[in-house]
Amino acid sequence: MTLRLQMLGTGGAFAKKYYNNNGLLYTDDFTLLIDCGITAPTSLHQLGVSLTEIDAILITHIHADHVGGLEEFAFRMKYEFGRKPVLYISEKLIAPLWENTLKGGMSQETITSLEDVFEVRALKEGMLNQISPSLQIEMIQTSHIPGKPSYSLYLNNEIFYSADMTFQPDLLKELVYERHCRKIFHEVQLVGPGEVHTTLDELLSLPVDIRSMIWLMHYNDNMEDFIKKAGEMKFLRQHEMYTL
Ligand SMILES: O=c1ccn([C@@H]2O[C@@H]3COP(=O)(O)O[C@H]3[C@H]2O)c(=O)[nH]1
Ligand SMILES: [Zn+2]
Ligand SMILES: [Zn+2]
Repeated sequence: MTLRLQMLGTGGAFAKKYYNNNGLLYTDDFTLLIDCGITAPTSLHQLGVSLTEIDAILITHIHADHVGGLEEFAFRMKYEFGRKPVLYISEKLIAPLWENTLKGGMSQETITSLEDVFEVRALKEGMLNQISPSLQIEMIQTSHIPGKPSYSLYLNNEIFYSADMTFQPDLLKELVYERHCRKIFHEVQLVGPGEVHTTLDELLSLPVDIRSMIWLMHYNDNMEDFIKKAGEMKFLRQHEMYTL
């Protein structure tokens, strides 16, 4: 089964040109929105994709560039379409997403929990979660903000989607050399120390066979200045459709 990926945005948290790093993952019969940041509703509007065409949303972690569009998504589904969106989320993030992010804006007499506005499906870590007949996702907890759970995705046992993470070269090597990974979508911080992200310099330290399967995402607005430096690694482009 061929997967396709179309990013609603490819920018870092504060990028303005390329929007938040959120993507539509398509199989022949299923559309999954990976993360739903502040700019996701605008980007979907620009692409002419209706909220009702999205079969489910999956959240990697709780930062506004990944969850900031959920309130609009859920309210519009409820009041415009009378439906609850399906929400795939690690069991560890269910309570924080409601208590710390959505409750303030969404709670009212008829809405008192995440389950009132989403069809919540808890994802377990380190095992295959069947999302649709031809899409399996393993949630891999990776390092991002100390003490704050954040997940990368392993799609159909062959494609790695980092979401936000610090550099974990051993994980990347294990996936490629032991787990048949053939494509990597990796976040990148183009300048400065990584701290909570992975720098371009760190990715450049990987062996060339791994670098040549990397597509860079979650970058700053000055991305064009780094195309040459990135070498074999390619930059993923907002709104383009990629066959994986
Ligand atoms: O300890 C911290 C926590 C956060 N931040 C910034 O806030 C942003 C939140 O979204 P993000 O994870 O895409 O990127 C993060 C960084 O830009 C940081 O630099 N250090
Ligand atoms: Zn982010
Ligand atoms: Zn983040």
